[in-house]
Amino acid sequence: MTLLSVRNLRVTFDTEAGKVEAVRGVDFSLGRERLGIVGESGSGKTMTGRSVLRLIRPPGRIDADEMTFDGIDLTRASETEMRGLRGHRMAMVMQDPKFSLNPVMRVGAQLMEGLRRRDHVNKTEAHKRAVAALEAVQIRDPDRVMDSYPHELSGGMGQRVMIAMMLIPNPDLLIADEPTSALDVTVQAEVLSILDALVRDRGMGLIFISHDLRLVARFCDRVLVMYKGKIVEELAARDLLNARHPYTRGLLNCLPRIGGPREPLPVLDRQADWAR
Ligand SMILES: Nc1ncnc2c1ncn2[C@@H]1O[C@H](COP(=O)(O)OP(=O)(O)OP(=O)(O)O)[C@@H](O)[C@H]1O
Repeated sequence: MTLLSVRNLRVTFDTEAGKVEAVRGVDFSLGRERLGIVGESGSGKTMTGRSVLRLIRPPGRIDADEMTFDGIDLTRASETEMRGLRGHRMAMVMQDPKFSLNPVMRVGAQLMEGLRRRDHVNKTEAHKRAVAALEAVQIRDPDRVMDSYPHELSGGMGQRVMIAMMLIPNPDLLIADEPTSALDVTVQAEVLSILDALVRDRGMGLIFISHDLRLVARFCDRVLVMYKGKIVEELAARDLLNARHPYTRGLLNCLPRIGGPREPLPVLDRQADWAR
């Protein structure tokens, strides 16, 4: 079943230096699956993800021939309707918990605030559900975490708290933007297995934005490869490491090889590229 359908999505920034086309006509659809978006820095991955939630601030502008989420026309939805969807039926997890958690509020209070506001439950019930959400992301000492401020948590813990917060409303669609890139490998694997279980058990659709082709090849079902604001290739994740498209091959050739020399990822020369 198609959960999200996007046709000819464009994101444009009117800057003093002229028009920057960050996303230039992107088409994709998503079911209850794990869709990876890969591509070098600046290729438009984040802007594509944020567009779905209509989270692009002026001077950025979103245009699309179609952007439908579960039958709802996102291009025509009012801001009030969008607020009703965001953080409820569609949610986004960002790379750094620092930007999503309130630094001066204890974790428990943040989790409970959303629950009480949205679901109008009493304090005891909100507390119970917040603890259950932390347990669902495999936090073993939820009471300590509830009492902590965000800065008192490790990166991995902060990431789990953020995922727990996004998952309390049981969204149908989760957009995860580099959700594990700040984490060490063990914690990364744990966070991925939590996301994986959510797609499997709750039938959620997941858009997983990442630089890490190996990770996406292992973790996702399908992958979009973006370059300069366009999708240059769409393929099954298991075929990613054997992709034939020259750009995708280029990205793959930049993967560090064990024992081999490390080559830097090529980065677009934005001035030159956008002027073209
Ligand atoms: N406020 C802005 N004004 C002008 N251009 C912008 C603005 N915000 C983003 N862009 C441009 O949009 C393009 C796409 O950015 P985006 O963040 O989607 O890339 P990305 O693929 O997610 O990169 P990264 O992996 O580094 O996060 C970039 O070239 C960027 O310069």
